[in-house]
Amino acid sequence: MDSDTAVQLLKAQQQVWDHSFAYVKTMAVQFAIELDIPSVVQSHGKPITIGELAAALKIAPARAPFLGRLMRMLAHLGYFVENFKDGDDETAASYSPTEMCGFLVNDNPFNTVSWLLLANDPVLVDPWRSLSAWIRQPTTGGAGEVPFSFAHNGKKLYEVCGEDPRVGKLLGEGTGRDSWLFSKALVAKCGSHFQGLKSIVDVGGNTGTTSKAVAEAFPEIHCTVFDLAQVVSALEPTQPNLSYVAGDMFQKIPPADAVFLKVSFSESYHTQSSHFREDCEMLN
Ligand SMILES: C[S@@+](CC[C@H](N)C(=O)[O-])C[C@H]1O[C@@H](n2cnc3c(N)ncnc32)[C@H](O)[C@@H]1O
Repeated sequence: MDSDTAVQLLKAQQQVWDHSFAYVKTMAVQFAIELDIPSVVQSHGKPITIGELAAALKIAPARAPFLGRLMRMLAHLGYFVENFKDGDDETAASYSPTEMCGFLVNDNPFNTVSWLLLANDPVLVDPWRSLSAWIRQPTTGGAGEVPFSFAHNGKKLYEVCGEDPRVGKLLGEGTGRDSWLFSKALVAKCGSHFQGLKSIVDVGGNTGTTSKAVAEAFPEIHCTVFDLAQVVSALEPTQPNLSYVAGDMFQKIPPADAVFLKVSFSESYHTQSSHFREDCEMLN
């Protein structure tokens, strides 16, 4: 093999290794959440050393160097800024939170903790692990039409949520917190879309985080949150121009001047800009 080919192959091999261990990034973030590292770093008020962090997390000093390596990885991923001088011992590094860190702090109304825990939960990972078995099915249609239901005895995501409150809670919290931040941007940036409307129906509106923000910003618009009975039947409206209606969107939706349909996609499905554009879409 000539040297150019060898170098080229080594570069390609590096990509394959990156893909093979892609889960390490996610697991490092999960580790940070489970130990509550983001909250501790954020509330410290100044850069925190590994020794201080280990003490706050009640991790034995003997294990602090391992914590240091994970913190370095989390800094590399963008959750912390690492303050480290060449020649320093690993444990001498200190860490400050970045903007991304705030998304892992439970007290923040827009945190993505539930999403991350759900994304790594067997309930969502199992369908990915059974993709090859799913594609080898000889026929289409039926209970195993999509990988999720194939891996869950024919059940859809929202059926699993109805049966398993833990999964329903993670999904509800995840979408609610995502909507909290989204609704701030929606009201601030897309207000003109709402001009002239007297009513909207928020289809699949979950617990109504987005509709509450719209109802508050536009008191002249009546907002109806429409979702499955298991999600909305126990909810009470918090504003006079807000109501909850239970039903199945594939059967019938309440009439309104405009239908609002917000669906969240991760960047792996769409670019950020198209995410925002599609999220803002109003179906008149
Ligand atoms: C991904 S969540 C999106 C929630 C919210 N629109 C948001 O973006 O934050 C999808 C919502 O659709 C609801 N849903 C699923 N199937 C539905 C159906 N057949 N009819 C009405 N709502 C449904 C779920 O209960 C859930 O609240």
